[in-house]
Amino acid sequence: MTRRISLTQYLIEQQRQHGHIPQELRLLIEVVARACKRIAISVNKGALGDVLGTAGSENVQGEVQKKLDIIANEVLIEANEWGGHLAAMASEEMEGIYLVPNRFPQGEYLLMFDPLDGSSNIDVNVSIGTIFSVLKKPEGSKGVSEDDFLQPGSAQAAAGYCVYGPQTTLVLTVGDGVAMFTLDREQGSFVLTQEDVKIPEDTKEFAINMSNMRHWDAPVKRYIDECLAGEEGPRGKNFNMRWIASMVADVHRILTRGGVFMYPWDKREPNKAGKLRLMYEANPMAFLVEQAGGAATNARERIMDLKPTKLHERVAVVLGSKNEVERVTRYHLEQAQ
Ligand SMILES: O=P(O)(O)OC[C@H]1O[C@](O)(COP(=O)(O)O)[C@@H](O)[C@@H]1O
Ligand SMILES: [Mg+2]
Ligand SMILES: [Mg+2]
Repeated sequence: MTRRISLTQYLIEQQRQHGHIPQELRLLIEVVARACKRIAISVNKGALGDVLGTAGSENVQGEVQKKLDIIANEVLIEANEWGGHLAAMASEEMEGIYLVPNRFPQGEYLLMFDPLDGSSNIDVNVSIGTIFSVLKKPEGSKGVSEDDFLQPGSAQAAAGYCVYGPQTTLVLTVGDGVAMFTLDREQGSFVLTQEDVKIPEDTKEFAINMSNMRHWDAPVKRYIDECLAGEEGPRGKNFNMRWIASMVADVHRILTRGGVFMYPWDKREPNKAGKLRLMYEANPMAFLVEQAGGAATNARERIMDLKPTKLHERVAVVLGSKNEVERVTRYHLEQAQ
């Protein structure tokens, strides 16, 4: 049975007993968790809080911003800027990096986030979330620049997400496995509800937006065709399909019961590597998935080995149950030969 300890207690254990995290990182994660609680309150108010609908603006990627995209971004910035643990932040919703103002103490860490993931699901009351990733500022670098953020995912000090669904659940890794914390609304605290999360190596469930099928590359089509062929096909088993269109919710399902998630490159916009963002979505999710025994590639290479070239870089994503991710990746590599 999982020990019912709070996020704070869990992090203190990680700091004291296992020596995995310095105090600064522990405090930073606690601030992010507090911000997620505030975002959860706004999400739960819905129409009563006037938080639904569009804000009438666009972000740097030309996507229409929802009111909650902006609220969640502001909550994360306000909560984190005065804590003293950070040097700068970067967000899917902001064009450049956000330097911690001089009037606040300066820290060593860099925080990246997708403040509100699954924006298209806000107004229809389907699970959405916040994704975050923590890097250490490179040693010796004076001030902070965008270049300091361009570190591979393997350099992440911590990563996680909070899913706002029927329950509000925070999922975290500091490089020592994956732990899940459920928000106890009466107590106002996140309580450990699962430790040592593991993704089964095999699965019979895939997640992909099937409406893009005609635009897929041949290896993706081959993989999905084989799944759809079921017991009579080469895989010899029937597959189920799920697509929530909130990456947090799809990844949460995979961490809970296995599966493979794919947002591959496709022919709609051939010059874009994919739809999802490397720094705010793919890297933190890849860190979590690998820490749970799964795998994450861009269909050819390990996501966490990729060296980012820009803040808002996009990437193809295949992640989840190890054997399925390896299969999809192998199909792509065979095609390249
Ligand atoms: O609508 P599509 O093309 O299926 O895309 C769904 C994907 O887009 C995303 O919503 C992108 O996230 P944002 O809402 O943060 O832009 C992912 O969470 C999800 O996996
Ligand atoms: Mg997103
Ligand atoms: Mg978003």
